[in-house]
Amino acid sequence: MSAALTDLLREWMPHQRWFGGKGREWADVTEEGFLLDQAHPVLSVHRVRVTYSDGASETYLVPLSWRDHPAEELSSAFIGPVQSADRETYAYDAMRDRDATCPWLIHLVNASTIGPMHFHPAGVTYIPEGLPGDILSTEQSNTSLVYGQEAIFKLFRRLEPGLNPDVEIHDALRKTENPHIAPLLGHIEIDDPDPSVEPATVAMLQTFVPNASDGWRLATASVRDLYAEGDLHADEVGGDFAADSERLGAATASVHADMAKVLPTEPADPAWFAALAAQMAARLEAAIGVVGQLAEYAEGLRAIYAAVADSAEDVIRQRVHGDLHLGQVLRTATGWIVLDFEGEPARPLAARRELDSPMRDVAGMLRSFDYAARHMLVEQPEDPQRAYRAQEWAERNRTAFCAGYSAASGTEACGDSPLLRAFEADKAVYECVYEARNRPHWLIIPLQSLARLTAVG
Ligand SMILES: Nc1ncnc2c1ncn2[C@@H]1O[C@H](COP(=O)(O)OP(=O)(O)O)[C@@H](O)[C@H]1O
Ligand SMILES: O=P(O)(O)O[C@H]1O[C@H](CO)[C@@H](O[C@H]2O[C@H](CO)[C@@H](O)[C@H](O)[C@H]2O)[C@H](O)[C@H]1O
Repeated sequence: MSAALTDLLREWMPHQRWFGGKGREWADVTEEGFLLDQAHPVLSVHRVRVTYSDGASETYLVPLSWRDHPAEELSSAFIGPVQSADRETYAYDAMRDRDATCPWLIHLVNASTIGPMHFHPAGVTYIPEGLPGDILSTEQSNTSLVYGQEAIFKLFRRLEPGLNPDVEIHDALRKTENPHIAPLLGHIEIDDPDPSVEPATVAMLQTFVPNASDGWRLATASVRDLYAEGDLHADEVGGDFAADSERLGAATASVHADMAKVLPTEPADPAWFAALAAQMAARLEAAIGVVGQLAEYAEGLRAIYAAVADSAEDVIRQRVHGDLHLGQVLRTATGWIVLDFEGEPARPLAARRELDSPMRDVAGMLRSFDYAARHMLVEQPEDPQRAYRAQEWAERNRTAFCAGYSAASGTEACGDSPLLRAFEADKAVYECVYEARNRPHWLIIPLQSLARLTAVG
């Protein structure tokens, strides 16, 4: 079966949204399958190792469901026929096959071990094991299934050794009962074929937050209201977002405080500041290789980073979110929920688990206010009035977020800090690379921010 299956995967995987090796030439592919369920339909999980022609390799997790006859209602999930010793069977993308979604939860409830896969329920939690799961349409580098309005199952497609920070942080936060996170219900790991290598995290199950809107949608609705009334200020039009930004600042501070209680912390020393400045400078050099326009701001950016190397700020390092933005927070009827503690997807897992300043997350959210304010200007011709309004909206919400964060944390969160400025600049450099690769028409947003950041004294 395998030879034919690997041929099929070679055809199918490059077209999947979650596949990170698009455009790279495959030199080799191997797969190893494990049976998760034997009936209605058969469900198997495959560890697929792709080696590229440059010698690099990546390992992906591919769940497949199997039918004896083609299922017309599943045409969008169809992968192809596979010839086994005595017959032909039909392979489907199991994440899009509703009938194949129950075994994940059943195995979590039973704390099963299947081959190298270990299912870990999170303590005494309710797992809605009888419900089928529906794929979330916003599938990106991971694939999520929503079970009723009760639980959300996130499959981490690319396997990396080590506990995924999203699981690690949610697990640690369980004992804090923090109201601003969605509780962890369980997770799945897979042993590496090499016993000296740490297991990889396959998936996590989390409480689903019903009837919520994400922060990006709410913030951009507010900006739209403002643009519709070009001569009114942000506090004079409907849909002002500042009160929510303030609450979001307070929620972020509350999550940070609890992370510092249950996970390691350490005072920052001069060596840390120097290493951070060096990392930021190195990221800039690499980014210039991808986005040539960054060279124009390089001198100003190097000066911003140099100020960090000499910083004597009082910083307690701790675990942080790592990629906080408006798309990662949900507004419920009662407040904000922070999601997805995986960190920046482009960074290696070990780097994403390092202790850091919580100001990295504050900077991430400030960058997001900037994005929300300006993304609609990208489509518009030169419009000084709206550009002025955008600046006003970003500043108003930045001030409100910082006020909420400062009040809840008892610190002066967004004073004149070289560190915060450097985090904002570094995030904007990361965004330039992200936009160049994913949404080139939005590259102008972080580039213009860098022009402003480097223009200040
Ligand atoms: N616990 C949850 N409750 C409700 N919706 C959720 C939950 N977790 C994630 N989502 C929805 O799924 C989207 C993607 O989730 P996220 O954890 O950010 O995955 P990814 O790592 O693929 O970006 C979120 O933007 C949100 O809309
Ligand atoms: O949510 P992900 O972990 O996939 O984060 C990645 O994609 C984000 C885009 O969805 C990207 O965020 C950037 O665009 C946002 C608007 O779409 C904006 O609010 C953020 O401030 C901006 O950084 C994120 O950087 C990337 O890691």
